Amino acid sequence: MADNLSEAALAYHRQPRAGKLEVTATKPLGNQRDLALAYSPGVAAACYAIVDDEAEASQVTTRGNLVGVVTNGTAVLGLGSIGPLAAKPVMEGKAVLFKKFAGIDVFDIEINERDPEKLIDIIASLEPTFGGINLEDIKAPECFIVEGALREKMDIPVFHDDQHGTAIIVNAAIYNGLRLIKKSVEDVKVVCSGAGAAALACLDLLVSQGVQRENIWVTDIAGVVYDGRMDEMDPWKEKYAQATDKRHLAEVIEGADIFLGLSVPDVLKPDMVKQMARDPMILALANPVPEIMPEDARAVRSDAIIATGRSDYPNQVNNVLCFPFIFRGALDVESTTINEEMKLACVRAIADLATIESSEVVTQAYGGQPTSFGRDYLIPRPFDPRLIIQVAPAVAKAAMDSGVAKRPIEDMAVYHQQLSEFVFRSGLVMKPVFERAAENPKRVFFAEGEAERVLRAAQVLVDERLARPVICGRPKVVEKRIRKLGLRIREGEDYDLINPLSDSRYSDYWRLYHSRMERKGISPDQARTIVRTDSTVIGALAVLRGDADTMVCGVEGQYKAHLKHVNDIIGKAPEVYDFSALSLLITQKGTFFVADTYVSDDPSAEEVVEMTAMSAEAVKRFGITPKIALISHSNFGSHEDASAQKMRRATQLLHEKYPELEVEGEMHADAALSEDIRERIFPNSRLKGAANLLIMPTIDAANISFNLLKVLGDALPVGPLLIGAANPVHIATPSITARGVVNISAVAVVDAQSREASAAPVEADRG
Ligand SMILES: NC(=O)C1=CN([C@@H]2O[C@H](COP(=O)(O)OP(=O)(O)OC[C@H]3O[C@@H](n4cnc5c(N)ncnc54)[C@H](OP(=O)(O)O)[C@@H]3O)[C@@H](O)[C@H]2O)C=CC1
Ligand SMILES: CC(=O)C(=O)O
Ligand SMILES: [Mg+2]
Repeated sequence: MADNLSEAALAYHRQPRAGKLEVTATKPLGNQRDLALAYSPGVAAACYAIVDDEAEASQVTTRGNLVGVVTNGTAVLGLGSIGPLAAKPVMEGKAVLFKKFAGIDVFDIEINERDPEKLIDIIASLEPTFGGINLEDIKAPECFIVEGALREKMDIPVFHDDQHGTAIIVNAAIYNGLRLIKKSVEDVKVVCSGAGAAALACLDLLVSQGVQRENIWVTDIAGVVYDGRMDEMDPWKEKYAQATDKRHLAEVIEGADIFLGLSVPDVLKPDMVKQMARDPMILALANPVPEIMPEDARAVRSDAIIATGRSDYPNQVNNVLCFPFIFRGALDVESTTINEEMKLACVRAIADLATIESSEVVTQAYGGQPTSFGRDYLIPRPFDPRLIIQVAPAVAKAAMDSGVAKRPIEDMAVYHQQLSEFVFRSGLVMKPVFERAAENPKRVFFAEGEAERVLRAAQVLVDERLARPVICGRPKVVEKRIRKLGLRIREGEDYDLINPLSDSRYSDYWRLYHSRMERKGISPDQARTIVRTDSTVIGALAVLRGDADTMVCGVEGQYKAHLKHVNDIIGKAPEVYDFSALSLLITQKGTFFVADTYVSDDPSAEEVVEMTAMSAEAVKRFGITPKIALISHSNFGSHEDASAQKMRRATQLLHEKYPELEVEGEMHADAALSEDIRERIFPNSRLKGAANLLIMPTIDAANISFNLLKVLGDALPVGPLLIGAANPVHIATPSITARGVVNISAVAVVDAQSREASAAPVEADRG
């Protein structure tokens, strides 16, 4: 490991506090009553519920989502038998991965015990604590004895990650690799370095997938595993003994199609790689230093497909791709075990995922390098958010079909949705919007159609049938980027293209633009130039003419520059005084809308009223009942300055004009969000519970609080949504992600649907 990486890793573990984990409470414990519920005397009710019915344990405790990561430290990564205490950073690491990738809680348990029988007793006695046991870094052959006995004894999944997690991901990689190089699994010769936990489990699963046992050659610390060998033998490696007089890896490697390394660094030499068959697959998986470094293998064989267990090379074949998701599926059906059917379902789901194009999140996490199925992208990357969505349901279904699920999932579509929500927290709030959009998809014009985020979003919109993208961009550039990103959308079939440099409608467009702008100092020549060069202008004209139903722009450029074009061409809806921008924040504590984050610097009381009423309508489109607070530095009349009076008067006007709205003000932000705080000061509030629509007195207040909440609350933003335009258009901001573009586009589609009747297109030849 490079010294600077070692130093960085130590600093990471030491600061700002020791280790990588903490336990957090999921319920409030703020007062005497909470204490009485959480602990004595109330907790007795939860205890008795379990006494009456043990199944209640997964309902009243964390057990159903709690996995024990258990080790005795005898085979820690490739570091060897460094003992249970030194193994703790790895186990805490596994815990973090379980949580991050699958939302599973973990207690890491490091046990100072090497005797398999004693280890079995200790681990078996932990059954009341856990919903599942992940055995980790226990050396062979003891691990086979320990896992076998625990699977018999325990009524919860017991899974030795180094065996089966590794076997699953290795099998997925080999399956995809053979597909690429067109070799048949029955014919391949496999040479394996290592005859331990990981290696033997991988080989067993490969045999069950069609690799011929006589085509497998195993080597370990004592050389080739052969019939009659006495040194370092055990019944598990005995299965792979060959009748041969060859004794060393160098003697058996010739003609190998696959090298599988699950042993120690540097055992595979370049001279050995030279002797392998055409398109050799080299899986050098020892951690952290592989059996051969990829550059050394590549130097002698340019046709090699190379994988390691590391994250700093392509093709990371590591059990992190498996264990979070196989446990997610198993826990969610309360499976009593993890059986062969579940493992094979996992192999297939992981392998198939690599053949679908990668998501933006994955590309971002891996330095912006796009990944599409091929020699350097055999299997998905660990940060691929689709892993949980695809793998966990496949595992859960296999558990149900094979009869080991105690609590089968009733509605797979709902389960799928829950997993999506875990990944994209926007899912919950966006769900009704997506459903409505899919009922009647509309044509969404994308002004920045060449942007990668827009193209990725277009793929999702097409896949989920939410919209028909109208992409503004140069055809060759758009086509090239679609190919580079590995997307599947096709012009004409899935999306329409408007080429700003050459479109048969150009003359109609610039004339229409000129007709809108001739009294604002724009000459015909200027109109021609602007319509050729400004894609937001083209989009606004397309929406006006009915060539698109709605537009999303602003992925690049300044908000107000886009807004100016929207105002010039589309204009405000009848009787609307001004535009406003409504931003949505999805936080761990709920969904909050904030206005006006981008348009009016200091709206008057009348403008605040208008903005509030229109924002309330927009909130309803999410299936959410607006609960509105007018925010101020003044709390129910505590200040008399102009800003306080403005918000007070706006509240009064809202009560008069919109008595049906649940709105109250002017108040502090904490009073808006907490009924307790509000009640103490103003018990007769028309607003009950927490507000979800926060109307701010100025753009500064709105924009600053929105961005503070976004970062401090680790919140997911959606929007901003443009309120008050005559036709449905929305202006994003440059920080938007591809997922954000999908979200704002779905809102735009629903917006277009609801305005369909009133949005009469202007005649094309007007002007
Ligand atoms: N990428 C991934 O996802 C994973 C990678 N691994 C890696 O695989 C390796 C083995 O892990 P695991 O199976 O759990 O550990 P084990 O201790 O169970 O197995 C280690 C194996 O390596 C063999 N070995 C030791 N020295 C040599 C040598 N010089 N030449 C050939 N073989 C040798 C041992 O031989 P003997 O049997 O004679 O003692 C043993 O068979 C580690 O480097 C680990 O990091 C493991 C799990 C997952
Ligand atoms: C990845 C892993 O589990 C190991 O190397 O042991
Ligand atoms: Mg391990």
